[in-house]
Amino acid sequence: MLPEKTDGLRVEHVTQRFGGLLALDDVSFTSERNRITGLIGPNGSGKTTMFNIISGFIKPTAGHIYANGDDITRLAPHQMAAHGIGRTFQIPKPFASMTVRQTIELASRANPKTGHSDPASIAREAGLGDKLDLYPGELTTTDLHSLELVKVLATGASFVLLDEVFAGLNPSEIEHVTQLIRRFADQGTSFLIIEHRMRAVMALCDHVHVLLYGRLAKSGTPIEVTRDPEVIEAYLGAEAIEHA
Ligand SMILES: Nc1ncnc2c1ncn2[C@@H]1O[C@H](COP(=O)(O)OP(=O)(O)OP(=O)(O)O)[C@@H](O)[C@H]1O
Repeated sequence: MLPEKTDGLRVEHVTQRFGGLLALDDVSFTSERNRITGLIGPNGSGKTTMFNIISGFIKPTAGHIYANGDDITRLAPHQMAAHGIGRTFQIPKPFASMTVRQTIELASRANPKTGHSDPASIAREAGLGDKLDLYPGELTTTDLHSLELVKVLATGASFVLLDEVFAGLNPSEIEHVTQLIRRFADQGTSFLIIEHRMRAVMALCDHVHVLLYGRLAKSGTPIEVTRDPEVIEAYLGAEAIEHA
């Protein structure tokens, strides 16, 4: 049966085997448009595998991915952009020999159909307005993370997968990137984020899906999932909740 045509991203009965290992086991969830959705779980629970499937790097053993109702499961990564899907990686990958301006202009040309017509304006919104002519080596850690986000948005992506954007950031840098994501979400960009820091998940996400051992264990608001006994037992631990 075909799923209902829904706005946003829909993961339907996705299973991924790597040889004898069941990395994802019949996982279904939705990530609605104009929302910030979290995908959390312990190491090895299948989060990165799910991101690789959604962004076309891996074809799942079974199941489907739908973007705004279109089946995108078998598309190659470069075809995902036409469906508005963009992705960041855990470690920012700036082009060392290109300025901020050159980087975002290149990203905006990656997909002529969707590319942002005024990429410098996104850079200005992200606080990089006075850094357009700087090279990555001249940027702060926060700027590099902001640039990573701007690069994806310049392609015209309306649905952005963020892979641990807060890794290695201090609290004030986390606050800056959080506000940036919020601002772009308020303007209509949807986000699906993998994040280990529960404090950031609580502050940022409207809705959260929890993977445990490749299985979808719980979906709900951040408060709901952090109160779930199975999630506490297998992932968070009582102490983590007290300090979240
Ligand atoms: N290409 C691969 N070949 C074989 N096994 C893999 C491959 N990719 C992932 N796995 C295995 O699949 C399981 C899920 O891994 P995955 O990286 O998706 O988890 P994760 O939740 O993202 O973990 P982390 O938080 O540590 O990044 C792990 O047991 C991992 O070793």
